[in-house]
Amino acid sequence: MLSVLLPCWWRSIHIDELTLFLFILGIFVILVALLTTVSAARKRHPPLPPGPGGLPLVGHLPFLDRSIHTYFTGLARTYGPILSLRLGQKVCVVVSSPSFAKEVLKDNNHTFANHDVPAAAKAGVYGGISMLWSPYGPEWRMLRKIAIHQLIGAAALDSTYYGVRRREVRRMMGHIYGRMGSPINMGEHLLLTMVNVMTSMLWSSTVAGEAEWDGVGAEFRRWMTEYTALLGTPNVSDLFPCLGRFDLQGVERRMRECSRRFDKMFDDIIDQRLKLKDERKEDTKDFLQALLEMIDDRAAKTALTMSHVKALLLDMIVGGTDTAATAMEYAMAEMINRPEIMENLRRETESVVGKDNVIEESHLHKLPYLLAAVKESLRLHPPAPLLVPHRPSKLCTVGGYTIPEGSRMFVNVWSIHRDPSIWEEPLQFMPERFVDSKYDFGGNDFTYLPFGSGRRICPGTAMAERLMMLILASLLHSFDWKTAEGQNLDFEEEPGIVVRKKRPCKKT
Ligand code: HEM
Repeated sequence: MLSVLLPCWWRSIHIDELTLFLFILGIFVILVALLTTVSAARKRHPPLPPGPGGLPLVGHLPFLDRSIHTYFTGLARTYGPILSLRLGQKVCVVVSSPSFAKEVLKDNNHTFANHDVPAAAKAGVYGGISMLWSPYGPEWRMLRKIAIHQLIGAAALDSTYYGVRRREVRRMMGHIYGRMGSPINMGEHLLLTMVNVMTSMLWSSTVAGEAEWDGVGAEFRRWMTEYTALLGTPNVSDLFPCLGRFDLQGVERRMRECSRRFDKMFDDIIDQRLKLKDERKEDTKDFLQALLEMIDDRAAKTALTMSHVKALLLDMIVGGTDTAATAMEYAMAEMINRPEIMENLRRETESVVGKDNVIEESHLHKLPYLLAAVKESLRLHPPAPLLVPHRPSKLCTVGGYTIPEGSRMFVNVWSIHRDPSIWEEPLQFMPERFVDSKYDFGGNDFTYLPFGSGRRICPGTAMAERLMMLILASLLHSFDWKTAEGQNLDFEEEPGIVVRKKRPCKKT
């Protein structure tokens, strides 16, 4: 019967019907097994998120724009709020909606608790052990706990370093006062003030005394700018790990040189401190002193080493100065472009502080409109628009798509902050939207995340809020501001790990 159904060439081969039946059954079983395996594999591993194709070998790399966060925002319009693209050998995933941001930073918090460490960061002298780049684990927890308890947490800020902040902000005001009527570069003043506040809190001295404001400070700023620029440089070594050892762009070499300068500076400061150790008076306490005592104190049970100490100093300088200075420069530019908002802010500070008095930290909680303006500016201009990219520690799924282990996860906060389905007139600077609002800097609402969310949320939010409020309130209270050219300021961005204003604010 079966042989009737077969072609005649087959029938000419003499095989009995049972063998033929078994043969066909065998093939059928193999096919079913294959199909089941493939569909099970599909079920186990759903596809990657949708995204633009790419060229062999280089993927989407040749099409990428320098301003990555705006480019990703454009791609999301085509491919949706979760998309993937291959850059060289690296799979990158971009999420740009609150619900996917929540899936990454909250629901899969543990899997995404590591940052994706660029080759430039590994090349720096403390690359592997700084808080920013350490993998999630006991060492990272120790560094974060020490920084928050001793330096940048709200309690540490309340109880210490108040005089330092006050002194450095007044110094900046005095310097601006001396230049009244002539244009000043606002960004430089803000950055140097942040650096001076930070270094005073860290090791009780500033990088620039009054006479050296433009000299030493400028050099230190150059190192810092170079350091962060190298961290943000797209690097062949990251995208083609197989080429990593050749350091084709020289990024790692330049990073080693740059971080050696910091290392030498830290060594000098620590040597000096150790020499003075016996002579030091009890009340001269700063972060460095607290760290050195922890190394000495065997009972403290911390595994803190001298390299950790230097890595923490660098974390605080790199994480805490450029970001806050950039945020304030944008806030000032937005306010100057909107004289009616500037006037409301000035009136608020005057009503709380009085015309001839000086702003103190105790006034800050009575300035809700200024806080709303700071929040609004951070909405429009988050200094880290893609956060610091995270890296899943294992294969996982987000939004029903596979996210491979070791891929680079970008959370496009810039795009979420400008989404018209979330924010009314999203491109307008309107502090009112934050007055009496539910939004804070805690990363609990995934529509507003300037400091990130979850385990790796910025540990410096309390310090950033306090200093930005203090500095901006002082600037608004003491001076009338307008642009040097009498025109509106532009907001063009200079891409990098911290997105700065391309053209500095020059104001009179
Ligand atoms: C306006 C000011 C600031 C903004 C917008 C900002 C933003 C951020 C963001 C988005 C992250 C990454 C979060 C993530 O990966 O999900 C971060 C991490 C970090 N920030 Fe800030 N930051 C600011 C100020 C500061 C200050 C003042 C300090 C310290 C003095 C600081 C120290 C750090 C450190 C050490 C990390 C790494 C934390 C970790 O990996 O565990 N930041 N910041």
